Amino acid sequence: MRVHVADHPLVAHKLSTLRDEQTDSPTFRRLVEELVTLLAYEATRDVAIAPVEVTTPLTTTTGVRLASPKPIVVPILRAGLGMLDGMVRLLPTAEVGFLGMLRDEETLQPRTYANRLPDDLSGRQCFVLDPMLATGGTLAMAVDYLHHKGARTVTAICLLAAPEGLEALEAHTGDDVDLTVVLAGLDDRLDERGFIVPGLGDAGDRLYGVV
Ligand SMILES: O=P(O)(O)OC[C@H]1O[C@H](OP(=O)(O)OP(=O)(O)O)[C@H](O)[C@@H]1O
Ligand SMILES: O=c1cc[nH]c(=O)[nH]1
Ligand SMILES: [Mg+2]
Repeated sequence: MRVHVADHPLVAHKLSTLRDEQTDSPTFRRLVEELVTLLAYEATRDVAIAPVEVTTPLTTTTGVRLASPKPIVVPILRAGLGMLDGMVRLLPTAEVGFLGMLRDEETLQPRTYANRLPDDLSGRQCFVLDPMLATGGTLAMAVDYLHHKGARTVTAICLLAAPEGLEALEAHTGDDVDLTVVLAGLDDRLDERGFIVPGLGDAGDRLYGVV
């Protein structure tokens, strides 16, 4: 598993505002979208391309286009939905699948309430979106769903992760999945409720205004 933490002043600036408890939901949603677009640039560095002939007003030249099969983007509801628009702005032709998952507040175990993925993901590059990688349980289960459908290359785009969650995810992931995690920031630890510290609180609540 590879972990890439974005090293860019704009990412750091936007992430700091996102963490601020005074940031309201509309601003929070806009910042999440902007951050995802910046992270997506890094996360798609190895996206598969194919040559294509282009006729300019002057001549014909060789360019590139996204190769087939097209990548698939999978937001993990609820909070991951706030990242979808920012991602498809960069990859407008990607297919979109959905996973709805909720972590039990007591046991910290994830439960899946929606699963809408294509049947065959072999040969597809999968981009999973979820702002928070805490214990890693949710992302590990999501990667398992993709793997069981044939995916071998998975990139997770998260805003924040805890070291404990990255460790658990790496231990869980077998060698036959090429997993990359792209982050805006790597935080210090988890607290006793499984929240990322310093973190930004409950991403789903802050995105969708449930208090
Ligand atoms: O790494 P983990 O310990 O599994 O926790 C991370 C998960 O928790 C949050 O979702 P939550 O369960 O709160 O659902 P929500 O998006 O509906 O708020 C977050 O968006 C991740 O999906
Ligand atoms: O810090 C955390 C951990 C899990 N889910 C969140 O939304 N925030
Ligand atoms: Mg939540």
